[in-house]
Formats: sequence, structure tokens, C-alpha cells
Amino acid sequence: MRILAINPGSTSTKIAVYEDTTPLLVRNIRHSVGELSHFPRVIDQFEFRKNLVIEALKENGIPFEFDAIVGRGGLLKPIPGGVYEVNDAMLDDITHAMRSHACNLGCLIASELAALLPDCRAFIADPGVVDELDEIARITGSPLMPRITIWHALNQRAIARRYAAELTAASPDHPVRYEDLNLIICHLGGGISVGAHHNGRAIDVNNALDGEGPFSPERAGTLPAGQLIDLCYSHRFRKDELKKRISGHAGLAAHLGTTDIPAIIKSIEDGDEKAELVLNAMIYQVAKSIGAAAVALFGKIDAILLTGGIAHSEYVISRLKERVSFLAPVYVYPGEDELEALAVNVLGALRGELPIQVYK
Ligand SMILES: Nc1ncnc2c1ncn2[C@@H]1O[C@H](COP(=O)(O)OP(=O)(O)O)[C@@H](O)[C@H]1O
Ligand SMILES: CCCC(=O)OP(=O)(O)O
Repeated sequence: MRILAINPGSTSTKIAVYEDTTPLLVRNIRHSVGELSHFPRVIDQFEFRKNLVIEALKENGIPFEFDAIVGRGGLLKPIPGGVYEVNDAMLDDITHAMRSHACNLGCLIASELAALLPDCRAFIADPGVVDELDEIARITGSPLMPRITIWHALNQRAIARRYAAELTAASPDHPVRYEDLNLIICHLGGGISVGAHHNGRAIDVNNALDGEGPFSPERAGTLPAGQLIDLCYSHRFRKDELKKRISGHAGLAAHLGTTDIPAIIKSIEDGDEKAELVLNAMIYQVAKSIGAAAVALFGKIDAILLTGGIAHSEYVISRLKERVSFLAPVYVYPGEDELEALAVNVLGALRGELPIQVYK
């Protein structure tokens, strides 16, 4: 089976081609804040990102022949995890999605490219709206505003399974499954999500997109609600501009004008005190979220797993470990397994080993 996996993130477009479980191509195309600022809305990046995928295939001599195309995404209604075939209801909900994020493009690009080929099917797997919250975690102080989650479901699960597989490989007589573990998993990407996983379910995890949790390279995280309301009525910003102050032009992008962590660390080394304070504040907020997840798990934690692009950074990881290592052993999985997870999920579905769910 030949599978094309497409993962549009807030700061990158990642693609991979798999022949069954063998990767034939893996590409990570990074996008600067300036490059994406030309597009008023994320949905306007559709042609740009689709063409990047087609060009990457051409440049690497990969023929446009696939059994399935799978995209990460999108921000649908809350649904159980798993593999879903793209259908009209999904495309309609994505096209009219209330929330904007690059992962919405994954579903749209997969669908459009699959339609160019006879017998090629389009899928998504474990989108960011996978919802397994404990009921107690949904309640906020306002009945008007129950909590929802938007998070790196695909990668957090993939990393959890990888950790369990590593434990099993180390002690084959004592096989361990993700479903046996209590884990805190922190994805450090353009957005940052911190999940409390209890026996294979993310019972609590922040909404990494819409103003909840730690701030991140391009998200505001939790904001002071009163000040936000005052800003809404200040006539200083239009609604779409204010939304960008929560997701897009927020976090490190708003404070420092870049989401590029290596560049920020370089300027800290060159003596930029503002950059140092802001990056350290982001690390501090992530550590506090990990502490909150520890409480959700009653302090019974097998491991803390740190993943995402920023987990490549020794600067960030060493400072995070300093604050959270007292809770549980910390393991680092730099980058993500999202492309492989997309391909493996779809392969399982095409082989009849995993159910293909229908989005309604
Ligand atoms: N080698 C690296 N060292 C430190 N930070 C990195 C490295 N590579 C990527 N990053 C940072 O990781 C973030 C993007 O993470 P990623 O998981 O790719 O996110 P997304 O899917 O949101 O685009 C960016 O802020 C980027 O600067
Ligand atoms: C879909 C929400 C998860 C998220 O924030 O993803 P990115 O880090 O890729 O922006």
C-alpha cells in the first residue's frame, strides 16, 4: 500500500510517503511568521500548502500514485479517536469551521488530491478534537463556557505507545500497554498541549488553540479574562485581529516577533534579556501545567514525556526538567511521530485491522 501523509502545522507543513510501513520520503517545510502573514485567514493557505506538497513529491521523484492520502485534521465536532474517511459532512464542517488552524487544511488537501486519482481514498486520524475528558474536567466557573479540548491527540498517543513499546522491549516478560500507564505528555510545538493520560485516555488536557494553558510560540494561552473583555470593547481591534492575539500573533510571536526557538536562544546568548525573560516565562508556564496534570492523576505518574519540535532544545528541556523532575521520571522524544502515526493508522484501516469510522 502506498500512502501519502500530510501534516499542516502552525509553523510547518510536513509530508511523508510510505510503502506500507517503510518511509520513502519525509519532508518538513518550515514557514516563517512573515511568509504566513500574507494570508488573511488560514484557509487562504490552501493552494500554497497544497502546491508545496505537489512540488515536494516532484522534487523527490515520487510518482503521484497512492492508495490513500491521509491528512492531520481538522477542527471538527468533538469525536472519539481513530481513523475517519473524509466525507461530505466532514468537508462541510471544515469549510465552515468556527476555529481556524492549519490542520483544517490537512483534511481538505487530502480530499482534493485523492480525487485526482482513481481508487484513492482520503482519511484523517486522531484529529485535534478527540475528546476523552473526565466530566469533572469540563466544568468551569461559568455554565456558559464549559471546557473543550483541542490538542496534539495524534502525536501524544503515538509517543505514549512508543514509550510503552520501549518498556516492553526492555522487559519482554512484562509487556506494558499505553492502557496500563499514567502519563503526563507535553507536546511543545507551535501550540503547546499538556495531557494527563490515565489508562489510555486523556482525562484532562488544555485547549492549546483557544486561550487555555501555557503560552506557546504562537498562542496566548490562558489570559486575564477581565482585561480581555476590556480589550474587546476598547475599539482598538476588530474581532478577527483580536482572535489573532489569541492564536497566530500571540505568545513568542507577539513578544519577540518570531516563533523560531533556535533563533531566540541565539539572541539570548548574544545578551537579549527580554528574549530570555519571555522564553523562561513560557517554560515556567509549561512546568505549572505539568504540575496541574500531576494533580489530575492524584500524583500517581509513571512518566512525564516531552515531545514536539521544541523538545530538540537543550535550553528548554533542561529548564523544564529542573522544575518538574521531582514529580516523575522525564523522557524526551524530540519532534513528533505524527506522519508515521497517520500512515500506520491508515494502513491498519485499509488492511481491516482498525475500524474506519464515519463522521456525522
Ligand atoms: N532543532 C530545534 N531546536 C529547538 N527548537 C526547534 C527545533 N526545531 C524546531 N523547533 C521549534 O519547534 C517549534 C515547532 O514545533 P513543531 O512540533 O514542528 O510544531 P508545529 O507542528 O506546530 O509546526 C517551533 O517553535 C520551532 O522553532
Ligand atoms: C490542533 C491543535 C494542536 C496544535 O496546537 O497544533 P500545532 O502545534 O501544530 O499548531
